[in-house]
Amino acid sequence: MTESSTLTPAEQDRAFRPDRVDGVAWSTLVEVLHGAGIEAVESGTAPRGRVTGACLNSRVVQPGDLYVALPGARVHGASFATEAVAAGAVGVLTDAEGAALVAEQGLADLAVLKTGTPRTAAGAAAAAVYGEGLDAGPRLIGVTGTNGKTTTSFLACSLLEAIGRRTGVIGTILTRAAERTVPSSLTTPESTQLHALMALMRQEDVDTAVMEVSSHAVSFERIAGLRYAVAGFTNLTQDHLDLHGSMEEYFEAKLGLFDAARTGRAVIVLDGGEGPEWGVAMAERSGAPTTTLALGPAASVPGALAERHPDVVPDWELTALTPDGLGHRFELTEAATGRVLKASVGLPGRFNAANAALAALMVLEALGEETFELLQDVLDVPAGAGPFAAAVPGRMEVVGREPDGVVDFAHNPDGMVQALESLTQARAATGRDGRTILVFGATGERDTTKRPLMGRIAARYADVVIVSDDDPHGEDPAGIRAQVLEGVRAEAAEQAEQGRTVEVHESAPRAEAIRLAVALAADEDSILLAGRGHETVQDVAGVDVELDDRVELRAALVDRREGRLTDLSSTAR
Ligand SMILES: CC(=O)N[C@H]1[C@@H](OP(=O)(O)OP(=O)(O)OC[C@H]2O[C@@H](n3ccc(=O)[nH]c3=O)[C@H](O)[C@@H]2O)O[C@H](CO)[C@@H](O)[C@@H]1O[C@H](C)C(=O)N[C@@H](C)C(=O)N[C@H](CCC(=O)O)C(=O)O
Ligand SMILES: Nc1ncnc2c1ncn2[C@@H]1O[C@H](COP(=O)(O)OP(=O)(O)OP(=O)(O)O)[C@@H](O)[C@H]1O
Repeated sequence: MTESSTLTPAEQDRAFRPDRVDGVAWSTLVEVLHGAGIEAVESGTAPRGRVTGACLNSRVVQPGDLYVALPGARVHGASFATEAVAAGAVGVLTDAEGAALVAEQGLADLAVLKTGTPRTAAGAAAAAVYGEGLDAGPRLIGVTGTNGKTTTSFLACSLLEAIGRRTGVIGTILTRAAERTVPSSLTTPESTQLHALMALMRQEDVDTAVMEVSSHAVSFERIAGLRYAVAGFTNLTQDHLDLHGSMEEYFEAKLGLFDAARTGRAVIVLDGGEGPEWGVAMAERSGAPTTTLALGPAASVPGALAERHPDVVPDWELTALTPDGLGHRFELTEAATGRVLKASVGLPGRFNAANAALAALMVLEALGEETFELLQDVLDVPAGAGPFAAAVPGRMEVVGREPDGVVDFAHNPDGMVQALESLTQARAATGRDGRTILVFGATGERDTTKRPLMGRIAARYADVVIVSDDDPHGEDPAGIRAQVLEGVRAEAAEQAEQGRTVEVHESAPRAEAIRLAVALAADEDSILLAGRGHETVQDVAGVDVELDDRVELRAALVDRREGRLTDLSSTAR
């Protein structure tokens, strides 16, 4: 899920590219592919001009482009060769089926490169068109894992900037080359766009870039032709099984990032997610030199690593995890040397200490030992200060205090548990006896089995549950709420039997639900708005409705302070 961009796909693709591309001659492109061991058979007439761009969507072709025509789930890209040529494509890179489709369109003169590995070839070709080869820079740090990619990459970027680096970032929320920002459309863009971005980063003098690497990106070879200085792994929990089929295949896809040919080093969290199984396996199977990190108290199953894998000795351990404000202080201790990196993170949730620890180690590994003291200097500060105090848009983003108001992207059962528990922990740490007030809803036209499940979690971990809307898409919002409420009410009834009262409301539209949450809150309470994070547009029956949880919450908190929030319970049903 990404913030909707106002740019058309063509404008977006253009925005990824540098201002000027020298490009390559067709013959050089062919040589580069052969040099990379990619078999590519030429046909047609080589274009006279240079190839000055590359893309794999006919709708975004710019004059001078190589059009990479890939087979898809619905259609073969080569079916659009005529459109691509009309838009200015000077040649096509495709597979055998694609070459036949091009021929069928009567484009006999068109320069075609036919290969059995078009996705690998696309990366190598785009690298040649946009750049000066694999090691041209910027230095790349990649982050993969089911949860925490966006947060970890933002924290790593913030740390890099604190030590004077000029950074770039590629991910779900935004894509940035120093000061130039482009809204994201995918977590990891297509390979042709990534190589254009590398050139844009070089143009903007970025020395280190951090990017999120989704499992889709590895499976579809979007990262072909890129080389990482360091690749990091957060955790693996159930997700995306529609693409990967099983957890094992999902794991294998992520493992692809930790190949020695792809990354110089790996930093792997051993006990993130639901236990140490996947992290330990990732470290064992990683082909690159690997640094391991054990979360200990910040793991969602603390102690499980030592219990289940007593033979595994982590290189670094996260220790001394102590609450500080809404965030935490922690230490990273290196087993081999005993040296310690003290740090603090402002984002609530123990899992954010894990994200911060991974970010710190990735930066250390990417920049080298000589940066250790520098990192020590900038990280050893209270949780409200320093590079890890940085807010990550819509990720446990603290919008107000007393009552604490937090906006989070948690949109699956595990994410809800983590986010809700972290607020209870933060109150306990400061000796406050408040309640957790939750506003959430389920997305329409997506996994319906999640709805009652998330409802149950809501009533188990929150004291006041306000069921509202997320993105209903084409579904009836009231129907979605009813399914969520089924779980909430069933769990609330069970909780009541155990003597715990859960207050349940239904309120829509969401902005109204947010005002209700704030109206119900006492100073010592915490409010969590879950599910939408950084998103600013709600899709209701195909209509884009402006809605930013952070803006609504901030406004409601101001109104509360200034006595403008009257009793809103009448708006709730
Ligand atoms: C489900 C999925 O991943 N689909 C990917 C797949 O598309 P597809 O096989 O359906 O493509 P298709 O529609 O059959 O078209 C085949 C080819 O023809 C081209 N085409 C098609 C129509 C046209 O008019 N002109 C044209 O050139 C297409 O660009 C494509 O290359 O192959 C395409 C490239 O070859 C990908 O761009 C596309 O990702 C789409 C955009 C997508 O939304 N993917 C999501 C699920 C994704 O990648 N998400 C992850 C994050 C996941 C997470 O962590 O939450 C991400 O990294 O963003
Ligand atoms: N290390 C972690 N372990 C478990 N849950 C996490 C972790 N980090 C973040 N989360 C939860 O997952 C949500 C998404 O976090 P984040 O955006 O950083 O992850 P992501 O991998 O980029 O996910 P997505 O691809 O869905 O954007 C957060 O809002 C939070 O609730």
